[in-house]
Amino acid sequence: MSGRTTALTPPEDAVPPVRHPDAPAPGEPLGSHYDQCFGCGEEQPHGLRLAATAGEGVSVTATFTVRPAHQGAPGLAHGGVLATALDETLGALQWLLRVIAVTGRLETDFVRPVPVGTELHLEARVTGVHGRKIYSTATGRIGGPDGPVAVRADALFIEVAIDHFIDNGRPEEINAALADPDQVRVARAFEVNP
Ligand SMILES: CCCCCCCC/C=C\CCCCCCCC(=O)SCCNC(=O)CCNC(=O)[C@H](O)C(C)(C)COP(=O)(O)OP(=O)(O)OC[C@H]1O[C@@H](n2cnc3c(N)ncnc32)[C@H](O)[C@@H]1OP(=O)(O)O
Repeated sequence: MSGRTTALTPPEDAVPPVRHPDAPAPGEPLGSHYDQCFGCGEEQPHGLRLAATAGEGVSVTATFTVRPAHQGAPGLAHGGVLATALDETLGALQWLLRVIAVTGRLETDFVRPVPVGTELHLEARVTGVHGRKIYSTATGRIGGPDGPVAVRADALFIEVAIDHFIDNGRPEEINAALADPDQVRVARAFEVNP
């Protein structure tokens, strides 16, 4: 046994998240962290093309329109696709903390079915930080920011160094990303010295 807790609420000695002084201003579009990302990449033909915007504090908003390719049941979004949209929105919080992190744990509540054609309005915020562990929560609402909640998630992201991607990714994509000046800029912007 690892002794690892599966709780997704920050422990008592967690600290409140701190918005990085160079974080994008509230209302600023965050853009994609990688053009081939299934969640947000503009060059990914199969992806969700989720577009996120910086919010106040350590929060983001995002929208995602459910297309026919995202169905599970006839006319309804697949649950895994909705979990991806939540995961990607939660991942975008890294722009505000200016750290690189990956999802360690993601717990999703599916509250309402989400029909094809729906514009899903997502909101995510960091609830606490404990060492490398970043606790966060997100909701997805149907039709608008005040629409009915369709999905919810709580997550634990774990801060990693850029080597996490270089050591574990396929050389083809890593080399292509390194050759893309935009991607290198993103990686440098995030660079951490653990
Ligand atoms: C050169 C090219 C340029 C590229 C530029 C790229 C820029 C990229 C920018 C931004 C990327 C954003 C991407 C967003 C996309 C959406 C987010 C995703 O879908 S990410 C993909 C899915 N997730 C994974 O693939 C993780 C796979 N898992 C792992 O790699 C490891 O398990 C990892 C890193 C998560 C942890 O491994 P450890 O060895 O580093 O650390 P340990 O010691 O195991 O954990 C640290 C602490 O966290 C807790 N922890 C870890 N996993 C946990 C879990 N599942 N549940 C509860 N606690 C957990 C542990 O108990 C420990 O806690 P205690 O410090 O002891 O208190």
